[in-house]
Amino acid sequence: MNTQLYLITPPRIDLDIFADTLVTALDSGEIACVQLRLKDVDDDTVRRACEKLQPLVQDRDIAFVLNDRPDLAKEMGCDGVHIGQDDTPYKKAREIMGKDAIVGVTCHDSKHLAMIAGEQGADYVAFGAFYPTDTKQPKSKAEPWILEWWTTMFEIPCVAIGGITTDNATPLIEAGADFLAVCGGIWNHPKGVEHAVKHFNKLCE
Ligand SMILES: Cc1ncc(COP(=O)(O)OP(=O)(O)O)c(N)n1
Ligand SMILES: Cc1nc(C(=O)O)sc1CCOP(=O)(O)O
Ligand SMILES: [Mg+2]
Repeated sequence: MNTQLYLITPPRIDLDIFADTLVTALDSGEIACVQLRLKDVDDDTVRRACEKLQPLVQDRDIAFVLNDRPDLAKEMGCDGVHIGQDDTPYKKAREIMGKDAIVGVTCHDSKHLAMIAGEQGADYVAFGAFYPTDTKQPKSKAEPWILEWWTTMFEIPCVAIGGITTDNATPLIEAGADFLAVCGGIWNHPKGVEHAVKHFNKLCE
């Protein structure tokens, strides 16, 4: 399977404007997953964003994953949740989401964390940050070899994240990333989101 594109929303959005931008991205090429990642907003803001964005994504047969909050992900009918090492523990998140939902886990640059997540039943493990990013202050710096190591050893998909752009994605694709999780590299692409999606798709061919 080729590397697939996993979109991460900006941490703050104007919902109506972003919904249009998201549709443009979704209709520009192949996208496997969209993660709603809003930061420092209240629960109703997350609910409203789910109500508006989730149908746009799911109607196109693309997975809609919520960051951080298995409780809200379950309530809103999301396809999955992404949890970090300081979020709801995996076991609890799985209990809330049920066995068929996607539960992805941040593993930073750690083989150990990834093996634990894999053993626990994570649907994917995420490594990062591969490159400098303005989206957040990453806790770790990952190198492409960890993707190569993971894919050689395990069947569970791995996600590469952190500062990924059309200019720097190739080493991660070559190292075997199953997914590239991208925020700024899509929404802030100088030539626009349509060009960005098409270019990422081309790199992943
Ligand atoms: C696909 C993916 N990978 C990693 C993260 C980071 O999660 P976390 O470490 O919990 O940090 P925040 O995103 O919550 O700031 C992610 N969201 N998605
Ligand atoms: C949300 C997130 N998690 C990271 C990690 O290293 O775990 S890096 C990151 C930011 C992703 O946004 P961008 O594509 O703009 O860098
Ligand atoms: Mg988190």
